[in-house]
Amino acid sequence: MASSCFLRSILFSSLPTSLPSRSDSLSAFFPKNLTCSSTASLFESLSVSSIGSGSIRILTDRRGKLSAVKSMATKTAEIGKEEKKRVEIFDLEENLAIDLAKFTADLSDKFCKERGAFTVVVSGGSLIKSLRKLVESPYVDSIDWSKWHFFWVDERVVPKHHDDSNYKLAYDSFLSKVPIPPGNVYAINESLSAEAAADDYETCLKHLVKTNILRVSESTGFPKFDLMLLGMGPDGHVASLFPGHGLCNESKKWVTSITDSPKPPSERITFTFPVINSSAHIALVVCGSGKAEAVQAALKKTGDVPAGSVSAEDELVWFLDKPASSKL
Ligand SMILES: O=C(O)[C@H](O)[C@@H](O)[C@H](O)[C@H](O)COP(=O)(O)O
Repeated sequence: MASSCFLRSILFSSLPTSLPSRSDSLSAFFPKNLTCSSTASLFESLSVSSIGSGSIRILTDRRGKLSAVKSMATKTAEIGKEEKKRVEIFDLEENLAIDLAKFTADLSDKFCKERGAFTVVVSGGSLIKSLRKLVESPYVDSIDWSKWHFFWVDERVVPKHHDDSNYKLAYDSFLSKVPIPPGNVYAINESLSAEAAADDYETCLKHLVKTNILRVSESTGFPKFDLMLLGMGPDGHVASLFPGHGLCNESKKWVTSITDSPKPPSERITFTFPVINSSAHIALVVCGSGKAEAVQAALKKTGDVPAGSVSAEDELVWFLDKPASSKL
């Protein structure tokens, strides 16, 4: 049985000149193993291996936007494949957005060529604004949008035209600007209850597995999305998995519902941790000093926040701006 979700196409349808100085808190976090590298002499970066098996790089753009995009090739080549987690800290959110676009476009190229499809999941919130460079030149023209399949890691159960809708948020500033086929955009069926909408979305995903659009993780048996682009709340929640909530422990369902979300609106559906953590690649994008404590809790394990449980099968990258990283 094809799900209503699957069948329903979407109808709407500072110019720093020197190496960044380490703050006291950063010194404490990165004690000795700093390696300086100048990538194409356009970026100056500090590469630090200190978070578990992952690494941190602090990137400072010296010549503006173009320089930042050019230097990405070198940067990507420097990253060992065995490193599944890394943290990148950007002086400016603008540079973060540039880097995130290049990161996403590279993965799009890889998966479109390798498997003829690219399965991308987004959250709501400020993440969508950080994707703005993808809908600009050169990516808007170079990406093979026809092979994209677009999903939400969580959605509020409200009409699509409602201001609270994650679909509307993504549509207004992203989907309406790129030619992803409307049939490849998987919105929830918001006419159902939260529980039924979650079941409907899971059925939709199972159908996409059968048709080989969505892969399955060999190690977990859960769907393996090519890329998840996630935000994090100030309390450390990801998707609609909130601190201390029982849904964080869901181990069987792919998609589940919540009717008591601490962040309004209360009724939502959300991917579960087994699905999130079976992703090939995850970008966790966090900006602002209001999230510094949750970033610290997740990365330095000074507290128990859902974001600290995020992992990926191939690569997890934390994209942080400086204020968000200020407690590391
Ligand atoms: O529907 C939602 O509420 C979002 O998907 C949610 O998980 C969001 O990603 C975080 O709350 C971060 O949002 P901000 O970046 O706006 O803080």
